[in-house]
Amino acid sequence: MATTLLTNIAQLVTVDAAGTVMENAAVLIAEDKIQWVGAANDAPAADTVHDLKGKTVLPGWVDSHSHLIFGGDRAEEFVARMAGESYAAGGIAVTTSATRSLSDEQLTNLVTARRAEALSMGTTWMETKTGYGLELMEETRHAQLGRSLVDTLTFLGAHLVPAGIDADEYTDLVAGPMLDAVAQYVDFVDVFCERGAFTQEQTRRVLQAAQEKNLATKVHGNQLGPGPGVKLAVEFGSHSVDHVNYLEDSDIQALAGSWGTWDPQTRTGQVGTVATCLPACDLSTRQPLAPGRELLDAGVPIALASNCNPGTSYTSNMNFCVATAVLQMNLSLSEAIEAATYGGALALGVQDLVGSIEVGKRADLHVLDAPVAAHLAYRPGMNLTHSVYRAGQLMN
Ligand SMILES: N=CN[C@@H](CCC(=O)O)C(=O)O
Ligand SMILES: [Zn+2]
Repeated sequence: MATTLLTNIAQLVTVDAAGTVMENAAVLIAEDKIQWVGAANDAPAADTVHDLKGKTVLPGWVDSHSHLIFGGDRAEEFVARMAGESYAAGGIAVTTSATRSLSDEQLTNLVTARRAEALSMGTTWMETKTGYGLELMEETRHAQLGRSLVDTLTFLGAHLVPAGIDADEYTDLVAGPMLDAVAQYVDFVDVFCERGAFTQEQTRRVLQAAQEKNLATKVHGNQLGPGPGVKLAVEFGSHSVDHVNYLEDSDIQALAGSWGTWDPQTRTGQVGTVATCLPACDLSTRQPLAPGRELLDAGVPIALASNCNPGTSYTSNMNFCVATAVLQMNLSLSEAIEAATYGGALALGVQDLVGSIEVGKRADLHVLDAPVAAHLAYRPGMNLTHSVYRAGQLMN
């Protein structure tokens, strides 16, 4: 078995359950897995040695929320927003028309380039969603094409009710024939439960249909105002509810309750619903930042994700999301790193495979050109990513 040793790591942030941070550390990779973690002085021999000369190593980012399958951009809408317009779900239709006009090859090339861009900035596991097709053939095309381009794929036929169709009729299409057509390609089913998108009852119908097919679920909820999204996600045992900008105490309690038997010290027990915060989106839509601090204080595991999409968050830079969470959401650096790695993995149900640097996990490693991880927030906006290993392979 081919082995590679990464050594002379000034700071190794493992994101294991104990939050172990080591100085002068080394990591041994065997094929695609982590085989050994410890002090550089005790490191075993390896076929290849990479001397990191005092850099920092973190787990690769797990970006658990993005919408990469799109054509065109919405710079004009963004500029209007910066001049005072508010964000509304209707903008999704602009992207839907731009996307429908692209060939399979054009769309594949765009998604591939976006995935590569994220990888170059440390994202080793990435989720993306359909949701700019909004009719049966087009949603199916996006699901087919997206399947091999990302790590986790989510069906978001319930993103917007297209013009000219009755909302209930469209919901039936999503929960019926559309879901039947995409089910074989996707890992999750998601619904945008919001004013201007899908109501509580319509959301429930789609989640119910997903559950009947044994598909895991997610909800876009409480983004533009208080609403039923969080409680529905908890009720249906969704892996995550995403955005969570407008929460009432009862929403936070419902989320905390879903983690009642989970022990964060050992990471055992039943997983509940992760609250996924999307700080780049909150800045770009001028919404209040999601209350990540309050959620953590209430015992709710959170994820940080990019929400890369052309409407509300045209960035896949997780370093930026982590820096914003520290600077603006009052998370500590280690809380923010955990949310962007292990938290994202929990939100996608892949926490046994990725999200921390532990023996047996996939060797997904993010090397920072910095002596300590604190530089992520201390030097915001700087290009700190030195190199990225995905499944044991050096990617750049
Ligand atoms: N909120 C709903 N969906 C996307 C935005 C989609 C768009 O505006 O194109 C989001 O997660 O922010
Ligand atoms: Zn989204």
